[in-house]
Amino acid sequence: MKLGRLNHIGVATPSIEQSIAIYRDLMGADVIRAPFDLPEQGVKVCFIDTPNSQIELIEPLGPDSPIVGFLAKNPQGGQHHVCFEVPDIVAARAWFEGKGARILGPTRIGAHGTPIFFLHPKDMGGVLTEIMETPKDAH
Ligand SMILES: C[C@@H](C(=O)O)C(=O)SCCNC(=O)CCNC(=O)[C@H](O)C(C)(C)COP(=O)(O)OP(=O)(O)OC[C@H]1O[C@@H](n2cnc3c(N)ncnc32)[C@H](O)[C@@H]1OP(=O)(O)O
Ligand SMILES: [Co+2]
Repeated sequence: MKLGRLNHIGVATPSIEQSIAIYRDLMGADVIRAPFDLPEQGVKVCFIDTPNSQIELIEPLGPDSPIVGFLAKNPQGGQHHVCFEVPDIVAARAWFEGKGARILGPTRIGAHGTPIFFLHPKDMGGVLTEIMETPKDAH
């Protein structure tokens, strides 16, 4: 497999509204998508477009959210994951399984409407890594 495009950087936050204010007022972000709930992933999501990628703000959606533990350790929030695109999610999953990398849970539909899965940070030099199938109409 070949390393693909960086789709987004996930940033966990206790408050999407507060984080939007930072990116808008301090960083000059002008394309801030409307926040939406993603119950399948247990998070509320807001995309902020940059010229070459996106910041994905994620806020817990309920007490069982996968980011509750991270926010307990980092109450202010922080950089949570990076996400790379692949052309074929089934082939990518088989590739990582073949390499012995730990995959966290089943393949699910992510915030861009395409299938995603996560690689354990302990197999990625400490970086939680999301693998995402490229949307059909992208790029
Ligand atoms: C919307 C969607 C999309 O883009 O489409 C998304 O991105 S949803 C994004 C949210 N969804 C996910 O993150 C799903 C996948 N994540 C998970 O399964 C979990 O969050 C884990 C990564 C397994 C962590 O789980 P949990 O916090 O309960 O476990 P834990 O505290 O025991 O952590 C186990 C070890 O991993 C480390 N660890 C935990 N979270 C980490 C992170 N974000 N980056 C790097 N390391 C991390 C901890 O410090 C700990 O290391 P030590 O043992 O050394 O102390
Ligand atoms: Co993500």
